[in-house]
Amino acid sequence: MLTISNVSRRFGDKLAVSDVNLEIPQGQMVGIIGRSGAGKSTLLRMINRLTNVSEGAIRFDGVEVSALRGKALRNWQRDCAMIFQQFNLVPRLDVITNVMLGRLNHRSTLLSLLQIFTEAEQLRALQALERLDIAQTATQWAQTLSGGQQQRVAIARALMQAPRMILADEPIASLDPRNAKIVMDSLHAINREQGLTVITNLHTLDTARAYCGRIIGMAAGRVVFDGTPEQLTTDVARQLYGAEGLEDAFSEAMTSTSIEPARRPTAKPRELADAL
Ligand SMILES: Nc1ncnc2c1ncn2[C@@H]1O[C@H](COP(=O)(O)OP(=O)(O)OP(=O)(O)O)[C@@H](O)[C@H]1O
Repeated sequence: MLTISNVSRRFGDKLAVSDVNLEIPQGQMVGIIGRSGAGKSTLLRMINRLTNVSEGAIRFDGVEVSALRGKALRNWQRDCAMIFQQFNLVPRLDVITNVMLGRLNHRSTLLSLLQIFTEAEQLRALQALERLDIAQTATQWAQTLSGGQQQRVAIARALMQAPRMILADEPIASLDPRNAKIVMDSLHAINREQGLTVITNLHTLDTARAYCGRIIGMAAGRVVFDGTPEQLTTDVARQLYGAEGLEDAFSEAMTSTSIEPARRPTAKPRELADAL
């Protein structure tokens, strides 16, 4: 269980995240939505400690991860693997080495510096690539892959960490709809089959509705919605995106990341937008 208690984060005078309280049981697939600047990235980055909390506490299975230091902190960052919009691969390294770099926190610094990996690690990396259906790219430089393939390599690298949760910060924001669907399908399958908690920031509401059993809506640093896709009414969407932003949030044509839902939402996005 991940527990976020009264967490705030300030940057100077700016309150980026304000008094957030959440409990996320292991195995949930959670989508965090909201306008640009709502505080979504800052919240994710506090969970994996790329950013520290200003107030409050984040606990995982009772351990206060927001207070960890040194090796314990590195172990936590291994346990909650993070995926970014821009993939963050090493462009002139082959794909399989990029994936094996996910083992960094499991091994000695010297072996890592020399990039010496055991046969077991190589096999594990290949299995992770196979799981993402890109084993055929193993010997290519990462920079030669398409964006969608690179994001799948990043997910494979995250899996190499043997994490307990995956945090994804706008993982499909740079992808075309087809690749966005492949990446979201992959995250969904990992969540379902391995029971890993997945918490992902998403730009569009329709993607969150299609893939996430739980949706958290943020506005001006606060959590203003926490519920199922079915509970996310037009009123809530208007509160999150504003009347003028609502069309973009729902529209399949307006953004490159909007993708066909894997299952039908209870009300069609266009019908909700028309109801305004
Ligand atoms: N390192 C920082 N220094 C100063 N201000 C920051 C910093 N990081 C975030 N902020 C501010 O905090 C607020 C929340 O930003 P955050 O990136 O968390 O929002 P977001 O919902 O993820 O937006 P986006 O979808 O654009 O990434 C914004 O006003 C942003 O300018």
